[in-house]
Amino acid sequence: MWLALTIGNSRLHWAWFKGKTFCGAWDTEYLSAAIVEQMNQPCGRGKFNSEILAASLIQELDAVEEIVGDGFHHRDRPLPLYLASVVPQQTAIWQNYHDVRTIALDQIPLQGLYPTLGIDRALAVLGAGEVYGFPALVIDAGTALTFTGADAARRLVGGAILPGLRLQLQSLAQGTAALPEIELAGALPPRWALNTSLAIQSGIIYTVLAGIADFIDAWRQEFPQSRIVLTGGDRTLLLNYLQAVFPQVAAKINTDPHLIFWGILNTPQP
Ligand SMILES: Nc1ncnc2c1ncn2[C@@H]1O[C@H](COP(=O)(O)OP(=O)(O)O)[C@@H](O)[C@H]1O
Ligand SMILES: CC(C)(COP(=O)(O)O)[C@@H](O)C(=O)NCCC(=O)O
Ligand SMILES: [K+]
Repeated sequence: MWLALTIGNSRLHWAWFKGKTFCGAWDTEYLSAAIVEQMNQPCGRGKFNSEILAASLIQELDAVEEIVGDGFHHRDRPLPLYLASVVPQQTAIWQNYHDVRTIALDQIPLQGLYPTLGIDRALAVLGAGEVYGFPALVIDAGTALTFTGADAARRLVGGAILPGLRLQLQSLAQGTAALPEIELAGALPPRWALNTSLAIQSGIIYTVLAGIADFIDAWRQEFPQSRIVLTGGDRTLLLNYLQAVFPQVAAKINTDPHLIFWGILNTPQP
């Protein structure tokens, strides 16, 4: 039994496996160094429940119940934790976990990776290629919105990075005097908005959708048979918008929340 932890710029993404079998996944907020230290102690279900679960740090109780019969331990040994992080401060906290195995770019079986490429992007495009086939284009709608493509020879073709949906909303609110921080409701706004909230929504949604459609179009000109996989916390919201505005584009896209975990499964370690 082992755990995978991927650390994004907004939160933690967890999965647990028995051998090669995926058993479940959940997201949590960042955890403190004190909690990590607590995970090193075999503590028994009661203590774990009261101090960690009851603090609502871990949201998928069903999955976690089975893992934590004896804390984050299995037969007196801490569960191996495969870590992929793009947040150095959080990486540092998790180095104190007793059996942490940090995944680095040189362990990713893809060609042409550049040294500062995010490990999440490398793992996601590896996972997409392994599950759906190469060539593959990953669109990760996370804190940042990223495009990452690899060809049939498993070589990184390249990609692009822009602010994710929430970050675009936050930056407008933080960088202006009059714009409020709003949330996207899920309903498509009118293109020509007549109030501030809808104008922000229109601007962000229609430009992001047009940008995604254009990147997909450009990718498909080079790789007509390529799979395109959408992942990240905003994947469902974005797919719904895409279906409404660019239905032919949306029809070509798969969504999968677990691409990074499929990538971890296909690195040499587990
Ligand atoms: N509980 C949540 N916390 C943070 N972001 C969330 C949450 N639920 C949905 N989201 C959406 O998910 C996006 C972040 O995606 P995610 O893939 O979780 O980020 P990362 O992997 O970069 O930490 C945000 O833009 C936000 O709109
Ligand atoms: C682009 C990212 C910030 C995306 O992070 P996320 O949205 O998953 O939190 C991350 O992959 C990163 O820090 N990349 C390093 C630069 C690069 O990939 O070129
Ligand atoms: K991401």
